[in-house]
Amino acid sequence: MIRLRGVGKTYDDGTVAVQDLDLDVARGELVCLVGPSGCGKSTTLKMVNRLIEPTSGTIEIDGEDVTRQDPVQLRRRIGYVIQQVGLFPHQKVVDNVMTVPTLQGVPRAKARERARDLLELVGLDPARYAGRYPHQLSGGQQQRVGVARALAGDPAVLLMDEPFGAVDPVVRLRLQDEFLRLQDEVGVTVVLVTHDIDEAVRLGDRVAVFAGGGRLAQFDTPARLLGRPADDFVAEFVGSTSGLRRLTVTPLDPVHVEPLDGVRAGDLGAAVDADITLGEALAVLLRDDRGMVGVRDGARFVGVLTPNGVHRALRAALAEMAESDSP
Ligand SMILES: Nc1ncnc2c1ncn2[C@@H]1O[C@H](COP(=O)(O)OP(=O)(O)OP(=O)(O)O)[C@@H](O)[C@H]1O
Repeated sequence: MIRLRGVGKTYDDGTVAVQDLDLDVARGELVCLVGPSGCGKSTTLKMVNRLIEPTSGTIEIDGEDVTRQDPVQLRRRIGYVIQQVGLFPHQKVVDNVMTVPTLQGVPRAKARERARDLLELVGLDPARYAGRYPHQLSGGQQQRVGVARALAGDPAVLLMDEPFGAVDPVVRLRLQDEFLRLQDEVGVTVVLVTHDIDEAVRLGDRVAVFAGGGRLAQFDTPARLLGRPADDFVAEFVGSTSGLRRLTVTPLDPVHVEPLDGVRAGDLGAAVDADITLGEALAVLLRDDRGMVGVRDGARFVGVLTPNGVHRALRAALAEMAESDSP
């Protein structure tokens, strides 16, 4: 869906923000760009919708070279969400969301209807919020309106620059979850910039780790990034807690579920679904504090998971990864 080849950006003052970047994003994929401050993430994103022109290389969307397209038309086909949200302060929420469809010539009544549907989709009751002005919303609600507005033009591609950066950690987690569900439902292709490696591995189908000067250090699935960092820079960037992060991307393997033999119903406490990640299972284990949780397959208990089971499962996942890597 998006293809960058040999893309570079040197600013007028000689700053090399991005160099020789190749990157492919598949249709419907969510790719996170992550890296330390100033490594060229935002510059890369803005080259895709031509807010910044590359100094070398080519960028294609759906097989078309973006530099051959009218930038204004291009930007109407690409949703763009930024941290500061950028809602029009003197327009009601519904009018903010209607901006692009109206520019595209969609009749107002239809655009309004669509805007209300989108507000619903991002979890804002239109009856309550459509008529408000942006300053009458919380930061998280404004962010949701920003997402609704970006989706209003039915974009094939959604670019997001630190979209959840301005809200507190609890709201951020909720917005991330909601966004994952939404993206699944809408199926839009997303490129999301973040400096937060936890956010990147949580959201990304694949994660591009940038080093300084827009050099792509590794482009991989979260599991491989955490399990097999390509070099010292990536290893350090994903950090000493990468084992813990690994938990959040490793599914529970039934092999590590222990049989119910000898377990009394009263010992079970909370239950988790068999298709959960180890991270989620561990969170329930810690919260419940009984040393084991029941594992359910539908309505049926299939066994129990203990902290030891989680540990074994994590070690097995790492070993499996190492094995699949050897020639
Ligand atoms: N207009 C500009 N003129 C000159 N240099 C610039 C310009 N815009 C950005 N840069 C430089 O280009 C480099 C990459 O900037 P960019 O904003 O792409 O980084 P980033 O990875 O998004 O950083 P952050 O996480 O801090 O937002 C930085 O060194 C920055 O100072």
